[in-house]
Amino acid sequence: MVLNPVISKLSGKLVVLASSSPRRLEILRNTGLRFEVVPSWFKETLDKGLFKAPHEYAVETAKQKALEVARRMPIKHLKTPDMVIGADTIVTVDGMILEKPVDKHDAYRMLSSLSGKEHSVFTGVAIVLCHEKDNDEVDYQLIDFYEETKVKFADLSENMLWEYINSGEPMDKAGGYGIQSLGGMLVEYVHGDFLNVVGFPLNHFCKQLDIIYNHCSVFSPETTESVYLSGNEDHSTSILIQQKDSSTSLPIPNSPLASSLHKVKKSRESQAKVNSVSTQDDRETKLHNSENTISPMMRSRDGAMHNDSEPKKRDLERIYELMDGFKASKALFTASKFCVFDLLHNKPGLDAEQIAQEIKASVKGTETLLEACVSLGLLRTKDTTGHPKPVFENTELATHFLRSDACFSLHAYIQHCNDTLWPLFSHLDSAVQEGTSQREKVKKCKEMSEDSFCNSREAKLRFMHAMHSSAKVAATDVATAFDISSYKTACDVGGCTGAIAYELIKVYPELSVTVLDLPAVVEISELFQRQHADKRVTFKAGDFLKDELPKADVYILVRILHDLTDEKLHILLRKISDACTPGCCLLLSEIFLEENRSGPSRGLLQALSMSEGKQRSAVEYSRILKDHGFITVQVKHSNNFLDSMMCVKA
Ligand SMILES: C[S@@+](CC[C@H](N)C(=O)[O-])C[C@H]1O[C@@H](n2cnc3c(N)ncnc32)[C@H](O)[C@@H]1O
Repeated sequence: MVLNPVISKLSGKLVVLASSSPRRLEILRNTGLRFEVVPSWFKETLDKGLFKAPHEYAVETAKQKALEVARRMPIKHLKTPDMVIGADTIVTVDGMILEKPVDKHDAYRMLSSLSGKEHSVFTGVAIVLCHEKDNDEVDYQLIDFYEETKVKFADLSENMLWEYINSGEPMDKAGGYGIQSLGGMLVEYVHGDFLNVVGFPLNHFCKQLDIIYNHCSVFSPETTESVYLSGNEDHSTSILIQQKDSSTSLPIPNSPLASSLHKVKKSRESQAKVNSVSTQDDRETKLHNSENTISPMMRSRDGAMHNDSEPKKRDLERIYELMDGFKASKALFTASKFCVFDLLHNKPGLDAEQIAQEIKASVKGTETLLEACVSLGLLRTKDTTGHPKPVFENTELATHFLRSDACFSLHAYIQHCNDTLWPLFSHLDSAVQEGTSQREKVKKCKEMSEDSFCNSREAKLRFMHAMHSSAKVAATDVATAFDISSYKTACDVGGCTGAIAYELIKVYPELSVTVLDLPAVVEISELFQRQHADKRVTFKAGDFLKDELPKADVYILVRILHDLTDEKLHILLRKISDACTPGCCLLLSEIFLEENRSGPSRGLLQALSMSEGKQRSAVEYSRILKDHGFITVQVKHSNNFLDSMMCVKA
């Protein structure tokens, strides 16, 4: 079985899907692969005439999409992914490439050209592996391939064609149909990988991962200077390698890579030779000449070729990024506060004036905000022929995380950032001077300006919404970080709305969880339970520093310890330790700092607004827990919202 060993190799790595297609997302999610979705900003405007074969166009587009995200993330998201996956699906018939229809007439043109005929569906896939070097440079390695599936359509009557077009399904799909839904009715047969027609050749992708992680030792920054791979006519992969120390190539037995070893030998000799190899092959010439192509050279974080004599541009850009960080945050907060993402979800394709009217704001201000959101990848302008002004719609990012009713909505947490953290950060200079939290100062200002703001029930509810939304996003990672299936009872200490508890019982059906929190929180938590209502989760009101803890086999502490003073932390751990019998488990989730406290900045920036506690590394937590009789069994860095540690009572 190829899949599982490969998927487990990717656990703990930051895998990014550079595609906004919900179908690709679902195909990959079904494999159990954990990944982030960062839609590419690459505009699909390559000149199709430049490509000898249609699949080359799909592969090149996939490559550009993946590279754009791989380069953008270290700068815009301040994190370097381990792997970026790009894909592009096209349909070809009678020598024509069909992408997504722009309107109903375009859909009609496409679908009638497919009627009664066999056509090919090509998906080009690019996998970019990113290796962060000590000196902040990022080294990229690229693998690409494509898959072809033949599909035959039945003869389609005009009636049927228009009925299908009017269903709206064709509009965001290559070739104007979706085989997995209504469009399946148009299809007589499929020869080849069905998922390839849906949008992602999963089987080929897994085989490629298997080659990378299980058979190909060249994919390691330690052994290679750089690897360059590209698709061959036979859907296989060709490889150009620059090795660091060795002059011998690495044959990969029984793999399609072996077929192109001559290229390895040519390219191994020197970087200059790599370029000369590329000039011997039209397609590779195109790739190497392309501005966006990765050649076996070092690129810096901004994607520019590294040149030691030019450090200033790179440094300046980084400084500008940092200076603009707060502007980007505030643009997100404001758009979120005005519910722009909800509005555009319900009414996609409004122009700035219409949006301004809906959110009751000025046209000028709204327009400026919308444009800023487009530049940040939160919104995009929609291509509408005939509309005099640009119209806006949500990107996938906004659809998945910014709508207030999305399953993984961060809307409430973003409001918490705006209403609670932002004012604290505006007092950061005093906080640094005085070495104390500015919470009381901020509270007083708010009390004076907004009577209701500090109304305790309202404020608590807002805080709980914020915790709930961010916990839901992290819950799967926390619940699946380790296998705790052998335990039957758990206590989520400071478990707030029960978001983690409900995820735990989903993953471990035999488990029952008691959520312990302060009485005021438990009282309100009912509001959050309606959607779940499961007897396996119960709530208990109490103070974890004073009251007896509920008996359990597993104690869970998610985002609790970092907020406590040393004294309170030891009181709580002592109570948990006393409640535990040998073999009981403690599951701790926090942002773990690196041991030298140089990152991650998410943890260190959070510390700037913390009142009593402190951020720690996994080793520090491990030492503290050891003093309370717990042995650390495993630590998992999730690259996500929270890291986790599993300890067992000795
Ligand atoms: C930062 S929130 C974390 C909530 C939840 N664990 C999560 O990650 O979503 C801290 C939680 O601990 C609860 N808490 C704080 N002090 C407490 C105490 N002394 N006894 C019980 N719960 C407490 C708060 O009410 C809040 O729900």
